[in-house]
Amino acid sequence: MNAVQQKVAVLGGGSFGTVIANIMAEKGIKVSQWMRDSSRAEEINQQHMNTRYLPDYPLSEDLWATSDIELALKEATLIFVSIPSQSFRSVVQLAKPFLKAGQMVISTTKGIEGETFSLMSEILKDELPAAKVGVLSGPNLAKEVAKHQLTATVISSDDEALRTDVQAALHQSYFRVYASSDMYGVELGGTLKNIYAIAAGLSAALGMGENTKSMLLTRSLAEMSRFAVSMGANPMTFLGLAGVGDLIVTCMSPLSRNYRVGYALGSGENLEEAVESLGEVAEGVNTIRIIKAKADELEIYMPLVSGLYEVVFNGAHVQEVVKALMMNEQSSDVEFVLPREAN
Ligand SMILES: NC(=O)c1ccc[n+]([C@@H]2O[C@H](COP(=O)([O-])OP(=O)(O)OC[C@H]3O[C@@H](n4cnc5c(N)ncnc54)[C@H](O)[C@@H]3O)[C@@H](O)[C@H]2O)c1
Ligand SMILES: O=P(O)(O)OC[C@H](O)CO
Repeated sequence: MNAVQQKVAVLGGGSFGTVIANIMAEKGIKVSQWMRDSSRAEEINQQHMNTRYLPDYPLSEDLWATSDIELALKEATLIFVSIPSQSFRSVVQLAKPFLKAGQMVISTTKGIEGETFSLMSEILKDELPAAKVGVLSGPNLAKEVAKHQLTATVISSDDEALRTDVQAALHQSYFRVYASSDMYGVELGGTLKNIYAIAAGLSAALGMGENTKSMLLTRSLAEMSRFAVSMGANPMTFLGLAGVGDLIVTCMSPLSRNYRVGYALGSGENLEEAVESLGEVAEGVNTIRIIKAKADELEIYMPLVSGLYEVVFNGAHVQEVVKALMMNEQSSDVEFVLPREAN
């Protein structure tokens, strides 16, 4: 089907759901965006604005929003789910009665379900066994996309038709969509980088230098790819937009909510205050806890996650944790070249 003939539904009324829906509405695709708040849907339909999440950005007059999920999903062939990980499964369950076999369902969510250690693609496969599943992830700060800053993302799926349909639906003069078949790696890249963005925000607030930032970013990449490879991902994925690309943007931009939580912690706020003052979802906070538990269980070496966990949840002093990290045993730079055990 030609991209403009598609009917697309986006589930989620937050910043990312809105920009994704808006990209497609701007190019003439019929899009319905579902959100639970009917007054916000009305605001999008009447004022063409989402003032709660994207206050400064006018939206396409062709973007249509509704709080009726059945209506939103009617005749949709492509469905994007842009709901924080903690509510992702419940929203998919709400949508389930209105979905048909063979529909393409794509997660844009960068988090893990704690109780089951499921990534969002796994929840989709679990809840919708007859759907074709994909994951959209990359360096995509919603506010920059809304501003039409030149941006690239990754669509990952085993299903080639899904990849090409999503590329066709989202491609714009300011938005490029690259393809991948390593769904697990792409999804883990987007999820894990949130942890290191908190560490980067914290180190920025403490005035750490450029050498330090570079070390932190590169060792974060080493740690996240080590974890992902242990879970079955392809290490090469971490060289792409969904790996190092997303790590860079999230660790360097104050537009990142995870970075902002880290910055607030480094400025003396406690976790509760930092999350409260943000007022939006910062997936990394829960992800630290979930990954720490999994790394302990599988004995995966993750010193940055362990150190950050101590600072964020156990009130450890950052300087003490940093000192311990620096005094750790010497190690290999790129362990896919020189294995850590061989050093
Ligand atoms: N904002 C970005 O720059 C960006 C970019 C790429 C990916 N993401 C990812 O997209 C996901 C969503 O993020 P966001 O930025 O849109 O979040 P957000 O905080 O801006 O909005 C979350 C939305 O989800 C809705 N929601 C929460 N629980 C719900 C429930 N039970 N039922 C119905 N709606 C519910 C909220 O009402 C809100 O509209 C996150 O996993 C995030 O990591 C965000
Ligand atoms: O605002 P954050 O920290 O959730 O990051 C947003 C996107 O994931 C950046 O790609």
